[in-house]
Parts: sequence; C-alpha cells; structure tokens
Amino acid sequence: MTSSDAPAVAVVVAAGSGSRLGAAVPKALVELDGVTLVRRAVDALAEAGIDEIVVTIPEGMVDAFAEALRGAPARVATVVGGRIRQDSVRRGLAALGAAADAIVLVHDAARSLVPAETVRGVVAAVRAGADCVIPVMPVVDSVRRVTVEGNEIVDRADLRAVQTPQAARLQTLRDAHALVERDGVEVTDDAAVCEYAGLSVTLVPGHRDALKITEPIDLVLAQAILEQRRQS
Ligand SMILES: Nc1ccn([C@@H]2O[C@H](COP(=O)(O)OP(=O)(O)OP(=O)(O)O)[C@@H](O)[C@H]2O)c(=O)n1
Ligand SMILES: C[C@](O)(CO)[C@H](O)COP(=O)(O)O
Repeated sequence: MTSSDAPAVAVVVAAGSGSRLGAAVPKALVELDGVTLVRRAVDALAEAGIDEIVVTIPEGMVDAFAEALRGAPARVATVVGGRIRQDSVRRGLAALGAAADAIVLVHDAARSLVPAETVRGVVAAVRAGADCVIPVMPVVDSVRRVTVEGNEIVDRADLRAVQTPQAARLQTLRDAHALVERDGVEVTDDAAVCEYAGLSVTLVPGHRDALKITEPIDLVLAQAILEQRRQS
C-alpha cells in the first residue's frame, strides 16, 4: 500500500575515499568553487524538494562533514558508511526516519551537479507507480566486448550509462538490500539491488551535468559546467 503524497527522502553516499581522484581529503570534501562536493549534492536534492537526507561519511570525519553540511537547506543527519558502496547505502537507509512508503533516492555525492529537474523526474516516475527508477544517458563512444577469442562489436544503441539518484519506496529498497546482503551478492548500484530482488527497473532521462566526479579531469569539467550555469 503506497500513498500518492508520501514524502521523498534521500541517502547521499559520501563515505568513499576517492582513490582515483587522489585528493588529500575524502572525495566528498573536495571543493568545487569553494563548496564541497557533498554540500553541492545535498543542495541539489534540497532544491528538488527533498527535505530529509542521511549522508554516509567515512569513519572519523564527523566534524569535517558537520562543517561542510552546516546550514544546509534540509534536515541532514550523518552516519558512518561501510566497506563498499552498497554497505553504505544499507546503513543510510536504516538511519532514515521516514515512513515505509516514502520515496527514497540514493545519490552519489560524487554526482554533485545533478540538476533539480533530473531529481524531480526520478521522483515523479516512482510516484507514477514504478518499482525502481534510474536516470540514464546514451553511450557516445563505439563499444567492443573483449572475448576469449578476441573482441566483438556491441551495438551502442542498446546501451545506457547509469547515473544517480536512483529511487524506490523506502521499505522496498530496505528489503532488497537485506536480500543482497543475506546472499553475499556484490553490485555497483541500487538498480542491481532491485533487480536481484525481482523488481522492475524503469529508465528516465539523465543529464550530462550529473557526471560522476571520479578522476582529476572531471573536476575541470565540473568547473566548466558551473561557469556555463553562471553565464546562462
Ligand atoms: N564504501 C563506500 C564507497 C563509495 N561510497 C560513495 O559512493 C559514491 C560512488 O563511489 P565512487 O565515485 O566510486 O567513490 P569512491 O569509492 O570514493 O572512489 P574511488 O573508487 O576512486 O576510491 C561516492 O559518492 C562515494 O563516496 C560510499 O558511500 N561508501
Ligand atoms: C552508482 C553509480 O554511480 C551508477 O553509475 C556507479 O555504479 C558507482 O560506481 P563506483 O564504481 O562506485 O564509482
């Protein structure tokens, strides 16, 4: 049973170290134009109307994250994350106080510049009845699969690159994560968790700005996106 006006809440996963970025601080605390990536991610969700957010953080970083999140335009709590992303999501979901039928978004702090319109699109699709919703982008490169014999072409028209926020009803996602943990399955995103639990995954349009800041070059691109926003 789900109510059509159930609130939308979120887990922002920010407990990673950012080894590929190689900064002196955990990636979520890296600044872009003077604002940390985690704060930008929280602000983007708040702009789309999400007002309860649990942020997963690395061990021993409570004060630094409290500083980064001070004055955020939403009710924000932090919880220490786990070994891999899915462990962090599970801990974040457990810390949310919302009702079982609340819509929950799981978002990477590393996708700091997601536009509010993308977030709203994901929420709307869950409200319209989808089990699990993810934003996706077409693949722009030609793609080949490496095989034992050599390699072969893959039709990129069939492929989509997956972004966040990804969303489902809160209890649905908690149950799906419990199943994955029970069976010791490792996945890279919440869509895979939902699919493992037998739920269907619905695709909605993602956005170029929701790139995952992973390597140093991505910070340059993110800076350019901010500049473009200032000029428009
Ligand atoms: N144990 C983990 C691992 C990742 N994350 C979060 O999941 C998101 C996506 O992960 P990624 O961008 O790969 O971040 P890192 O794991 O920090 O990056 P790297 O693999 O380069 O170390 C990030 O916002 C990251 O903080 C998390 O909360 N807990
Ligand atoms: C969740 C995600 O951002 C969707 O593309 C991605 O799977 C995270 O992967 P990572 O290996 O933890 O960066």
